[in-house]
Amino acid sequence: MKVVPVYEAEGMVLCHDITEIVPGKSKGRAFKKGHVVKREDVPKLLNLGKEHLYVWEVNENALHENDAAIRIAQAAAGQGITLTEPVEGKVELRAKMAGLLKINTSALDKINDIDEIVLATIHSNQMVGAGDVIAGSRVVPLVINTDKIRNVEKIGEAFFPIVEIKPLRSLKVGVVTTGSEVYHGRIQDQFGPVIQRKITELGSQILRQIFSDDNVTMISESIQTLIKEGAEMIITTGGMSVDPDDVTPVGIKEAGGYVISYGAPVLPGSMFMLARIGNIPVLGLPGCVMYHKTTIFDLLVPRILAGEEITRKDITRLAHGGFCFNCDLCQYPHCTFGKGS
Ligand SMILES: Nc1nc2c(c(=O)[nH]1)N[C@H]1C(S)=C(S)[C@@H](COP(=O)(O)OP(=O)(O)OC[C@H]3O[C@@H](n4cnc5c(N)ncnc54)[C@H](O)[C@@H]3O)O[C@H]1N2
Ligand code: MOO
Repeated sequence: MKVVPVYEAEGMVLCHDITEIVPGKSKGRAFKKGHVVKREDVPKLLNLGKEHLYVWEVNENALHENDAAIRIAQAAAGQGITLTEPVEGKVELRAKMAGLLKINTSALDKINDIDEIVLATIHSNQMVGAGDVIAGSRVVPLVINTDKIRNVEKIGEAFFPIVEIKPLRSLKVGVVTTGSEVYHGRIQDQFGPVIQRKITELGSQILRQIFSDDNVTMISESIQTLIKEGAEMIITTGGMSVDPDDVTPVGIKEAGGYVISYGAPVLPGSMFMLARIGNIPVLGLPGCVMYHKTTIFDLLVPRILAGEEITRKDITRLAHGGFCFNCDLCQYPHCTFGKGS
């Protein structure tokens, strides 16, 4: 901080608010702390009796908070992100399009380990819509040492992108609905409509739904038929738990499924199976996915559609935050479900 004559203050940053009082009329802030003095401000400052000002000098070693916030946001933002103008030192990162939000959390951690740097985000691995605010950047002081911002930029380059929106692929999804009660028409299928709605909402399409008895060969042949017909993802419904008639996991294996995980530390969704036949993901969905509003389906299917190769570790990491509150009015994704990994 230093004192400068007002005539020499252009481009410098005010250290404090400057108040204007018009007797009997008004009292208020004429210039705000942090304001960058412009040439046209000089007459007004003189009228307020300010021939000298306390300023921070912005030079190559010191950056104003607004410029610093912009540079942090630019260093972090990858595809699908747009930046707002800085307001009171804060820049917001917004989604330009709908898609899956990905945050490199270890790089985010490194950025925030730099003293006086703030880059705060919402949780990774959730769907966001166009215009959603997903992160904000700022620095703590009004003027910051430029080296700190350069260090942020180095981390940004090394781990780019820190924050991005991944578009979802549109896949043809084949559905095998198992269960003798549905196959023999004793009850009406209620799983198909749930899958239809959720898959359509994510921008993919149902190729065909085949109904199968609780029979390993019939399940396996139904999966293979759908693959021959061009299915790019297979979903089986029901028959995933412990009854003697729950043979869907065996049917998936019989069809050539390489099992990545049977079981997931997610409730609802613990009896989930993820397998692969060649490049085709095969998802064994337990009955809870039909019943509960939000389940493992909502945590993993967007990631699969975004092209991620989900590993067993990705699934076991869901444990922390994998227990749903089961609220009367579901607020997902605005809750803790799926937010631990
Ligand atoms: N003793 C245990 N019981 C249960 C366990 C367990 O580990 N031990 N796991 C529970 C979990 S978790 C789930 S989820 C459920 C359901 O698992 P399944 O995938 O095996 O579901 P199903 O047995 O096939 O069906 C359960 C229920 O849902 C009805 N259903 C199934 N498909 C349809 C459909 N397409 N349309 C309409 N209704 C359908 C079915 O008729 C049954 O009523 O198991 C827990 N139990
Ligand atoms: O697979 Mo059940 O999945 O947890 O309610």
